Amino acid sequence: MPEQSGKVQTVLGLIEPGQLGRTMTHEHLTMTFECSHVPPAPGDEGLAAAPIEMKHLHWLQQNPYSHSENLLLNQEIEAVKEELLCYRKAGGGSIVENTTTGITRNLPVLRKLAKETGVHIIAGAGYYVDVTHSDETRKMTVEKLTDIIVSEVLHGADGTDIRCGVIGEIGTSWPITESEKKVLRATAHAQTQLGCPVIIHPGRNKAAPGEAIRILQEAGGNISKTVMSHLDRTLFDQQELLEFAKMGSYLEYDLFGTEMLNYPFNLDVDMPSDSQRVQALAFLIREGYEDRILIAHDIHTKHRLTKYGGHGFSHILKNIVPKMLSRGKPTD
Ligand SMILES: CC(=O)NCCS(=O)(=O)O
Repeated sequence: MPEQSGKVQTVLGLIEPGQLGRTMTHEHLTMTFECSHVPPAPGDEGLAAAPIEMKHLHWLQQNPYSHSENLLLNQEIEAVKEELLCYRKAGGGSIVENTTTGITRNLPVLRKLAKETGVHIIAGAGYYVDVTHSDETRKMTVEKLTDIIVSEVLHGADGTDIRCGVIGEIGTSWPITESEKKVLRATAHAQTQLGCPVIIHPGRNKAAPGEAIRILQEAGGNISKTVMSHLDRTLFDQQELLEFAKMGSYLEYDLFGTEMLNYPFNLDVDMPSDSQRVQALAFLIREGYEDRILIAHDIHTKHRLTKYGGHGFSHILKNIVPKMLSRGKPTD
């Protein structure tokens, strides 16, 4: 891809890497997450159907996936625009928008937000997890899927001329389904043609990140230009984390701001606090992985926007970076 080579492809066109500024590598600005709805606990049906109000915020923070309206981030374009303006004021430059086919990618909205806020937005090509694959997607060959992903980057996606700049987030479940394996192989083939970065959403099991990387590797993917997302809810044991890090992908802690006692998608998971995330990063830095770490908030529901009492897109810049600086270098 000679035109794009060495550049960053945003929804408004190509920029130099030096223009990116501080970048959140895993966010959503508009999407729907109905595919992950969790039925409310008996007795909570009223809360789950009630409008979002201050008095319900704690319940919502603990049960974000049980409130149907909370899963419709696509209804909050104005609030997201305000947030992006604050993000710029806080020193933010760019956002990688990870919404792929299956969770309502909206490229015209991303282009509008980029124009109106000055934040560089990089859109994601490809497909989310199996439950969102259409019958048509399931029937496609790896070659057809590859062509579509390549076209989303080279020509534009969803019937528009707006081009994606990365592949992902590519969704995988646990165990990885046959349809997801095809998409992973197509992702690797598209990456070989394009040379662009890939972002993977792993299933909620400690074996999931390694298995996804193995499939990409076998299909010829460039692991050094691949991001493994959501490690903060997936890999907890330090030795297992180091084993995974050795495979060579970027290591992404992208759920900053999420504090939840019972993680409904895997009740065995103890979702870490932000302090624990910072400690995990300090560990990786001590082990020599400073250049392989990426961080973000992965905002994908309404309640995490400041409009609804959430932490917003500036939480890392305003709160996490000062916390890290107060801890000093891990070797100090
Ligand atoms: C949009 C998305 O996939 N976010 C990740 C949610 S999860 O609970 O960490 O899988």
